[in-house]
This record gives sequence, C-alpha cells and structure tokens, in this order.
Amino acid sequence: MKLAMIGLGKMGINLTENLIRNGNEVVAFDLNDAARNDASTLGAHVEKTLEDAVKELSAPRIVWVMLPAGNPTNETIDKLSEILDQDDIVIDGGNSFFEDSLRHNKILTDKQIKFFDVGTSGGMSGANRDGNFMIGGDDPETFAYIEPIFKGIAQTDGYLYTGKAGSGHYLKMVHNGIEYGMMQAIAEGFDVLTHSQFDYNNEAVAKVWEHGSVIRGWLMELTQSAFSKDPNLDEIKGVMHSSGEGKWTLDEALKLQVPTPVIAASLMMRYRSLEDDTFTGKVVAALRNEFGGHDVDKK
Ligand SMILES: O=C(CO)[C@H](O)[C@H](O)COP(=O)(O)O
Repeated sequence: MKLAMIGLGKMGINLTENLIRNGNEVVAFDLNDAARNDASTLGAHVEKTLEDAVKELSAPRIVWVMLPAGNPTNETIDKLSEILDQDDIVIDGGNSFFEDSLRHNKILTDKQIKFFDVGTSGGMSGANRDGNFMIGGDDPETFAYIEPIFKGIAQTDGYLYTGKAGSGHYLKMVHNGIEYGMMQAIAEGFDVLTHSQFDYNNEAVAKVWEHGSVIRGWLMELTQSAFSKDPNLDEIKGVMHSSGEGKWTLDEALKLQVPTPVIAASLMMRYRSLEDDTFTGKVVAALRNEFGGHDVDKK
C-alpha cells in the first residue's frame, strides 16, 4: 500500500524501513534534512512539507503520524484535519495520551476522516522488524482495509484491533505502566546483588536468567546487553526520566480506584532519581535524629 510517514525520528525512520521492506510505498516527511536523506536512502519518496507529502497520495490517503506525543502530534493532526478529505485515514502511531486521541478522533470524524490510535511497542528494533501494535479505531471496515500494513510489519500475532477509538493508546499506556514495574523490579534485584556479600557478575546473572528462568524475557536480554557494555554501569548516572505514560496509568488507576502499588512506586522512584538530595530525606533524617538521636549525615 502507499502511505505517508510523518516524523522520521528513531521510531519513524525504522517504521519506514519496515514498511518498505514489506512492499509498501512510503512518502516521508520530516522537518530535519538529515532524517529526510536517511529516508530517501531507504527508498522512500521524501517531501519537505506535510502538504506536499499528502499530495503524493491517492484516495483514500493513508497518513501515519509518528511524532512525540503532545504538541507536535496535536498540531499535525489539526493540520491534517484541514488538508485531508472524507474517507482519508490518519494513523497516530506515537505515544499519545488516550484522551488526546479521543479528541483527535472527534476532530477527524467530524470531517468524516478515519482515525486509528496505534500503540507501538518493541522499541526501535520492533519498529524496524516484527513490531507490536495495539490499534484502536471506530471503524472496523476501514481497519480491515489497512490491516495488511500491520500484518506485514508486525510479529506474527503482534497486532490487535482493540475496537473503539482511544483503546489502542489506552492499552499502550497500561503496557508502559507494566513496563515501569518490570524494569524497577529487575533493577532492584540487581541492586540487592550488588550490595550482597557475594561477588556476582551482573552480565552472567542476566544471561543465566534469560535461559529457562521464570523471569526470562526481552527486558532481561536488554539487561544483559547493557551490562555487556558497562559491567557495573559506572559510566551512567542513575537518573530515570519518564515520558508520561507511567503517570497517566497511575492517574487512571487512581480515578478508577484500582490499586496499583508497583506502578505507583516505580513512578515515584523515577521522580526520586531526578533529585540529588531531597527535602523529604532531610525531614525524615531530622525526625529520626529528634526522636531517636540517630546520626544525620552533615554536608
Ligand atoms: O513506549 C515506549 C516503550 O514501550 C517508549 O520507549 C517510552 O518512551 C517509554 O516510556 P518512558 O519514556 O516514560 O520510560
């Protein structure tokens, strides 16, 4: 099929390669010259504006938006709602907040443009080959029309049409909440090992856990990969940034009154990691000193 890829960052460029490898024709657009050159090298037809990229397509035009969540995606979808026609199709494959996707769905369906909110998992390598896609959208018939795209670029059984608009990004949000908890647990386990009386080799431990253990999986493979490059992670700081999905999952859990202590704690640990020293820590240390005479570390 022929489609436009809007956004050629880490995910968009890999999806472009995956789409082309699977027989699709890609018209690619990004503001960045180097990214457009990369896409051209991969065999995409590149254009310098969103409007020109869209003009290269024929009806029903399929436009895949692969931009950071928030303003870049919101502004692009607003613009697409102006330049696309009835029955054209917009796919948002980024990590948009599902309520933004519900709003995008309304803006586009008011103009009879079809919208699919697609959670994309598997990182850069999954975007490039055998990825994972969670696809929401109100129109199952249009999904059947675009399904061959996903069949080609996803791992076998690696895509799911989840029904109503918003449900794809909602599922990806919860997926990322789970991801926070799983990574935090792996990290805490290695922290215990590092502080223990035994002399473990982190990479060897990750490797053995990959082979037949209950906790094997891709995250463990990535753990081994990281330790193979930097055995004790001496070269990096323990600062854990976040892009919002863990917070959205927790917000939603609080709204629904569903207990999610692991995801909550994982998110708090990320926030904690952004601070060298915390006022909370000072207060607790001062109180321990006040009631129990426990030592405090002085600057
Ligand atoms: O969706 C992803 C993986 O599944 C992205 O890598 C996302 O950025 C991860 O979330 P965070 O940046 O908050 O760790």
